[in-house]
Amino acid sequence: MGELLTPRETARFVAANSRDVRVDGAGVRGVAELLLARASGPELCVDGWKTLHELNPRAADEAAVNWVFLTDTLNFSFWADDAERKCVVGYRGTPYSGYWALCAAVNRALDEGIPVTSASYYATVTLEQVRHILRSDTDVPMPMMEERHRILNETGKILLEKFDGSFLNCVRKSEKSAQKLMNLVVENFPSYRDLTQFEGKRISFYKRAQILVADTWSVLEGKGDGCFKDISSITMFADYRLPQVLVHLGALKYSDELLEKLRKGEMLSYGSKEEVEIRGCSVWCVELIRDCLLELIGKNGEKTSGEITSILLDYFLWDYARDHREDMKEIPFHRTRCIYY
Ligand SMILES: Nc1nc2c(c(CN[C@H]3C=C[C@H](O)[C@@H]3O)cn2[C@@H]2O[C@H](COP(=O)(O)O)[C@@H](O)[C@H]2O)c(=O)[nH]1
Repeated sequence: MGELLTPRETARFVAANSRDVRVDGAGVRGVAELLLARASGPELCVDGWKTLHELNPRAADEAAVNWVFLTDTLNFSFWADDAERKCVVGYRGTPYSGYWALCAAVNRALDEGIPVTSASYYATVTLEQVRHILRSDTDVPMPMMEERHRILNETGKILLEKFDGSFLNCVRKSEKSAQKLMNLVVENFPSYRDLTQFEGKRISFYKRAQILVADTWSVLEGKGDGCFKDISSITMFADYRLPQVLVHLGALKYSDELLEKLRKGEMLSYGSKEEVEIRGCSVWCVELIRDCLLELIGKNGEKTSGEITSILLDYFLWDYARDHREDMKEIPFHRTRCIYY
């Protein structure tokens, strides 16, 4: 079966061998032009992670790093079986759904004096306690509650055994290499092992490991322990929102058969050919958008607030998807129930 492809190599290989999904060159250029107008704005710079998102920690200390580790350990599968009935968490007067419902629930627990971001707590937290911490204001619970409980216990125990209970110790072992940190995470924490096979090759997406590296870089503001020299090697994170927005923006195209399946709400299993093609082509699409944007910036002599990376393009497109939920409702997102994204 050969060596395991990195996420970037995976994306290139899947895009070159995909049947039901393809990257559209004209659409890629259109998205790059959309982003060019914002190249020097707050969205395309590391500060945006805090200034644009009120639930993210303001601090850049060890507690903030452990907040990131806890949320990214649970950062998966928020989509509701019935879109009309979903989990909602109200926090400080604002209702949150999806990924933000998780962040709101974590902050609510901390306000209630529950040390939910401490490994010594979640290593032995019970299922009932997790249900309470992640409780919804509606009668629809956050999906995969049992899996979240199992993963919390597993991850907390490993963090205590191998990193003295703090993810900052794992970060420091990476010696400021994003790739080394990503690999440390997947080697030590089983729930982060987002890898499968495609056309005879062993491929990796590592979506939660990559977003964990990115969010660690962001919460540390790209400084000190978070000053990763190779941060630009991290790709876009292959979730279920980015493909939807890339199709909406015309940079990604689905075959009629696949679109029909998704419209009917058919589930795609993790690691299936169609699901891998959607994830792999999306990652490759953002790599090409970044290349095109950098070319446009070079030509226009546009000012930027820092290096334009796939991480920043991903954050922008993810936020864009949240802000344009209504405009995107004709474009189905793919439904895969798993713990990896
Ligand atoms: N590609 C990518 N996927 C991301 C994120 C985020 C949030 N992260 C940062 C962004 C802003 C904050 O600063 C966070 O730090 C969550 N997700 C994924 O989306 C899905 C949830 O979607 P919805 O059901 O609509 O909430 C689920 O698979 C979740 O894993 C991201 O940024 N990029």
